[in-house]
Amino acid sequence: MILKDTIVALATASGVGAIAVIRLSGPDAIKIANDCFVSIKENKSLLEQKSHTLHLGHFVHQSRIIDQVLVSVFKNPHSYTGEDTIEISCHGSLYIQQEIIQILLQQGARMADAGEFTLRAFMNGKLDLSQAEAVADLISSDSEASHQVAMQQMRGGFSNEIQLLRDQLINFASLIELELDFAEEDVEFADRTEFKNLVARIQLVLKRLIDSFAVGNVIKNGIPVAIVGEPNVGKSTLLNALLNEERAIVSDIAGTTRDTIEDEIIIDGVAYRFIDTAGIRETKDVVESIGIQKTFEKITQAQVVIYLFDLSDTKYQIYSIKTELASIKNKFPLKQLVVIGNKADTISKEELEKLKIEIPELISISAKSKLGIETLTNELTKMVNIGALNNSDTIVTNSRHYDALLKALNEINKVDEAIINNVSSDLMAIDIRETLYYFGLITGEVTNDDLLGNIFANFCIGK
Ligand SMILES: Nc1nc2c(c(=O)[nH]1)N(C=O)[C@@H](CNc1ccc(C(=O)N[C@@H](CCC(=O)O)C(=O)O)cc1)CN2
Ligand SMILES: Nc1nc2c(ncn2[C@@H]2O[C@H](COP(=O)(O)OP(=O)(O)OP(=O)(O)O)[C@@H](O)[C@H]2O)c(=O)[nH]1
Ligand SMILES: [K+]
Ligand SMILES: [Mg+2]
Repeated sequence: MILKDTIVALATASGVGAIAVIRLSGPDAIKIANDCFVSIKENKSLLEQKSHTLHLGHFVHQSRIIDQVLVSVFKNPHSYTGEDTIEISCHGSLYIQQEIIQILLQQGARMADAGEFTLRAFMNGKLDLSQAEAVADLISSDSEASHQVAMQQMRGGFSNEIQLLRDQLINFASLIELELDFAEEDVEFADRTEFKNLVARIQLVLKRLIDSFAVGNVIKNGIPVAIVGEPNVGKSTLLNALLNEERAIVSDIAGTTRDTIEDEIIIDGVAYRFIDTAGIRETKDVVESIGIQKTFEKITQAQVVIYLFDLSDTKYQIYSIKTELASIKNKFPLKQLVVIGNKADTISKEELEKLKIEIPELISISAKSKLGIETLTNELTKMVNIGALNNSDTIVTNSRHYDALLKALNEINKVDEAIINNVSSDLMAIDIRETLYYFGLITGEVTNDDLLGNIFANFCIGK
């Protein structure tokens, strides 16, 4: 890939703000900026400035002053992209931002593609692929946990772990490949015991990383929690209470919620996605029954199911609640289930105590008066216990990495078998190379334009 052109983009959020930052990167960045820059101090050329310096002046085009600006100079290779980079901090008017970008385009820059600054940083060896991907995760992180995992990955925790294994394995691969050159002499350059230990270590690390994806997924995407139960038990009221806003329509008409409603909140640093569903009952209403169908789909996708019933419902019997709970557990054995009796404001303490003997896991709340909500959220925190996230823990959050790790494990397992069965070096070498290939996919040592295109297309413009 040739990186000869100079790219430009707005680095800050599009819209009006106090200050906006426009970034230029590429061989002509400094010259292009200098052509539009008139320093406050006389005769100061940006071309002659040191890297990491800041300059006050006017952005001028054809003797028209567009704005007073601050310009930062970064000289290659000492910049985020590794190229010459200019940042122009202007006033945050939409007009000014657009004018400056238009003028820079006229002066020979080209509009950057999504993620192109980070792509260049990757191409110039400023960060590896998994670190570049973490930049996108960091920008979209919305909870303490997702922030921490992205930060750890961006700082290279994951890459270092993979890189270390890769280097050790390459070492053995070359020894084993050397044996091929001496095939007739039946020599072993690679100590088989040592090699077996390394393979075992790689298997262990890969398994741990693969297992961490379950947690990683939860951290990145939030934990889906479906709120289910019969019509009118107060599911939508509970959703509103959890979100602390009137998100869903509440009414005393059974069958109010037809389509599922979802929203996210952070509890103790972890994101939860609550899903309010249509109440489950027999119905002839076509729209309602589609909603109920959707409820079952949502239960399938959820990690936690909150089963809600109405404590005030005189017709309910402990027996029927227990039957329904048993049926949910039977249908969805892997889901974590929280049993909630709602409308606790309508029954006496004595009645409630009696009920709790029958259903020991019962949590009673009043969604309408927002009582007991914290007991519920505490229960969720206990359930999903993603453990105290350790700063140094590597957690895989990216399905591309997960995929590559699974394939690497599969290959290294073959190497393991080959050692056990005393398979010839040439065959073993093939499996080792395959393992190395999948390691390389993660860090970006092995790559292709399609892969890069896919990854960076998901970035925002200006990153
Ligand atoms: N204004 C601004 N803020 C920003 C960025 C940026 O590009 N511009 N970043 C972009 O995402 C992040 C910071 N990342 C950066 C990473 C490296 C370098 C850099 O200049 N590195 C040089 C020299 C370091 C030094 O000597 O101090 C280098 O790597 O050689 C700059 C920003 C977040 N904040
Ligand atoms: N007394 C009392 N009433 C409640 C409580 N929670 C909800 N309600 C009432 O119960 C009725 C039904 O509430 P919704 O939240 O619409 O119930 P739902 O389960 O979403 O109902 P559908 O969407 O129709 O399945 C409304 O009139 C609410 O005001 C509560 O804690 N106490
Ligand atoms: K209702
Ligand atoms: Mg509802």
